[in-house]
Amino acid sequence: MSNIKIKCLSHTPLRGLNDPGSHVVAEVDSVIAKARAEVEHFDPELIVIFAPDHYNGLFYDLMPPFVIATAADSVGDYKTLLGALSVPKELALEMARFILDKDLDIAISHRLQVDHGCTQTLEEMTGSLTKYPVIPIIINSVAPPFGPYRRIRKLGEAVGQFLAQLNKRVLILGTGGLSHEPPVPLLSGAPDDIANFLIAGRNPTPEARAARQARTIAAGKIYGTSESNLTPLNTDWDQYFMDLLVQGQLDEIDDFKIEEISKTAGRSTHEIRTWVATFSALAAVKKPYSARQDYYRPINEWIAGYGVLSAE
Ligand SMILES: O=C(O)/C=C/c1cccc(O)c1O
Ligand SMILES: [Fe+2]
Repeated sequence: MSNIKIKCLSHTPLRGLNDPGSHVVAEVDSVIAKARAEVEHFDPELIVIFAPDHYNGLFYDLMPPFVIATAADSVGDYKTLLGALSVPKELALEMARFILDKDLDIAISHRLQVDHGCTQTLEEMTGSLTKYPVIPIIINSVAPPFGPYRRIRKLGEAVGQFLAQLNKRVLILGTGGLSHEPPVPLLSGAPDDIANFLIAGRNPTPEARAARQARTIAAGKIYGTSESNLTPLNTDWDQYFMDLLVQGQLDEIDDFKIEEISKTAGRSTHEIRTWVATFSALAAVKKPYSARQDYYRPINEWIAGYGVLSAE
């Protein structure tokens, strides 16, 4: 039987680019340093990371609800590292077969580009893209329409069942969320140039990437003020959601209403789908699990309801 530990963390590409006050930066730095020390102590033999993509690797020319990578390269957006991740190809393929055998459809990429949604948390928890073997599983959380939350639970459970039989120390990471709405465009109603980007905008020019990043930084400077038309952070919603996970009430998430969450907590809140998958993977092999909330703070400068949960 494997020894499985999990961590879910918000991510934000604005870390180091539009920081809040230094005491908040120091507080988050210390939370991350502690989590990383725990990971190092655990010394995982395998990491599985459930992550979203933000129109860097996956576009509407073919948008899969779930995709497992047998090889992955970081695009190095914002301040993240560029380069290949250490993906164990055969094991990733075996996991994909196992998931398909559980009646779940998952796409397979033999050359996936991943962005800060995957790499920031991997870097924060391990200091590198390559220190440990890692299998990325991307869950569409940013490009509507989305499947229901109960499908995410089933995906997580299948992954947990697969990992349980490996007899390894396995760390599962979930990255993204909580409440937030960065200026990521929507396909519906988009002008032609934006629609073209959302459909097939892979490998943008350095100028296009810089312009995108400048737009996000500008949005961060006014987020949460009356000048911003983006849905603000929602601390009540964030705490409600984290409590459900910590208390093991995963069945209550099955019927989450997608449109309602977008309106209440922001369109990118659906990155919590990665947290749901992570906790469901653990719940499939350990009931009851033991979970704790390590941190929470709403941070407008980072466009992030910023939280950290751990469980085993
Ligand atoms: O995709 C982008 O360019 C920006 C994404 C973003 C911005 C702020 C908070 C986040 O969690 C993001 O993913
Ligand atoms: Fe994100």
